[in-house]
Amino acid sequence: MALPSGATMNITIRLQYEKDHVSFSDIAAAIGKAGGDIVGIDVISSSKVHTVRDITVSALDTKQCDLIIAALKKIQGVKIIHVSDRTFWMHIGGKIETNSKFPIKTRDDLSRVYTPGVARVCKAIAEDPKKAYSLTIKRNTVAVISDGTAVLGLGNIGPYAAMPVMEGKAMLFKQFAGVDAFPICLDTKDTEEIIQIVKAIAPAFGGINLEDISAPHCFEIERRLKEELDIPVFHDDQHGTAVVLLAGLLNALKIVGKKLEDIKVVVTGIGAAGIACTKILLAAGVRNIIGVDRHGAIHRDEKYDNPYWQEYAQITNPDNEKGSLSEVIAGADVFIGVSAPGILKVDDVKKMAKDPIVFAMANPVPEIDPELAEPYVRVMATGRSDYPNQINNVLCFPGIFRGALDCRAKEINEEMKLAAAKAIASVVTDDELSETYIIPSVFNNKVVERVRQAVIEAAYRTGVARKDNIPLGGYSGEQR
Ligand SMILES: NC(=O)C1=CN([C@@H]2O[C@H](COP(=O)(O)OP(=O)(O)OC[C@H]3O[C@@H](n4cnc5c(N)ncnc54)[C@H](O)[C@@H]3O)[C@@H](O)[C@H]2O)C=CC1
Ligand SMILES: CC(=O)C(=O)O
Ligand SMILES: [Mg+2]
Repeated sequence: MALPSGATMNITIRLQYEKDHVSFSDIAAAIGKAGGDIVGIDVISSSKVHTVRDITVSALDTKQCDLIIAALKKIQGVKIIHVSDRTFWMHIGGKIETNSKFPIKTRDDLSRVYTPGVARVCKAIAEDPKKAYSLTIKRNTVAVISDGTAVLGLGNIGPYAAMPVMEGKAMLFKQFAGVDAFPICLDTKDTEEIIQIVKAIAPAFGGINLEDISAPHCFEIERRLKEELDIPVFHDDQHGTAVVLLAGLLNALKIVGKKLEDIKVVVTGIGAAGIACTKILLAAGVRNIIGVDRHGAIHRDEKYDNPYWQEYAQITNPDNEKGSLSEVIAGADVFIGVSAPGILKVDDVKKMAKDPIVFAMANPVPEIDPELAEPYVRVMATGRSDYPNQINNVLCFPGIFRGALDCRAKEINEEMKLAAAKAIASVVTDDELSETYIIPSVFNNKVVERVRQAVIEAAYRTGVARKDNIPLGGYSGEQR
């Protein structure tokens, strides 16, 4: 399979050079030698003596960027004016804002959107709280809630540092499914406090998307909120990930001609995502799954302090295999990584069964570098947008919430998740299916609509939809 270079950063270097002493080819050669790729050049100004250019360079990481800058500084007659990182540039002042649906141009407008007119609307809702769905933002708004304890694979980096991810999730909700989402990062890690805060803010929202809350406290938070709130509560890292993983696996198995019930699966990282991925695979028919965390395989002869691992040992690992990842990976058909960077070695992949499927989904750095794994795997996927086969919960959460909000589901249940997984898988037709195309792109506009439809059907079938009439029509990208 062909893979792109894996470059992850673009920087723009504004530099001035003396025309008599330096040629652009000297600059290009220095950048190339330091491992950078020039992807854009703008001439900013030019005089008889100097020229100033913005050179946009793609590089693997910050270390390589430093090497490129150092190489340019060494050329006599070149002056670096400044270097900007386009990713940071996009984050200045945050990534989202609030917009009003109407301008307030006159006193009359003011008296209707605000006092005194608004009071009549408030009273109508006070008399019938269900009217919050028709007269407030509730029906189209989701809270994206994190405590910053498991942000991507960066770990417990706290609520301030979690905000850029939550703002990003809010953008994805809006762009892909027209759902208005608010990022809310809580400065507490206390399970009970988080539950009480989320319950207290719930009136404004039609759904709660929990994000990047670490295991095991994420399980209790989700369980209690599901019990105590009447709107869908969905921990994206558990269920969004599990749904997309199942979609990818259903299609990958078609390529290798294997069945769910016959495969051996090794999952690393038995936290939020790992436990949910395991459970959806068991529900879909997989029989042999072995979970591996930092201390090795989870098995029945060990007594775990973590009650979720205690339960995990009972429902997985039918042959009670013990040992490290390198040991239990032998003969596995599928590797699923939701753990930490670089923990799967090429030698481990070589021990897998014929036609290995490797889903290295840790973000931002996968369990194995796809370029290292490439020669030894049949199907490779990561959670990243810069490689083929992106298995990322962004394929699920916009559509699943779109469907749940549209039929006013009181919860997102197992049937709705399985329906979403099959809907995502179905977007890739048998003609299109290949080793590098097992899962549709996030930008494929069929994804959200298929997921929405499937979720709505499953919600009515299982009696959790609260709208009397099935919402007709499709999601067209228009704001609701
Ligand atoms: N591609 C996708 O859509 C998604 C990817 N992820 C990624 O999965 C990873 C885990 O996320 P969560 O489950 O939310 O976190 P979590 O904190 O709930 O669980 C992480 C688990 O991985 C284990 N772990 C850490 N280092 C390990 C190692 N060297 N070997 C084996 N296990 C190890 C931890 O002990 C913990 O049990 C992160 O990298 C995250 O970015 C998570 C959700 C979605
Ligand atoms: C994709 C995602 O939600 C994560 O890596 O945490
Ligand atoms: Mg996440």
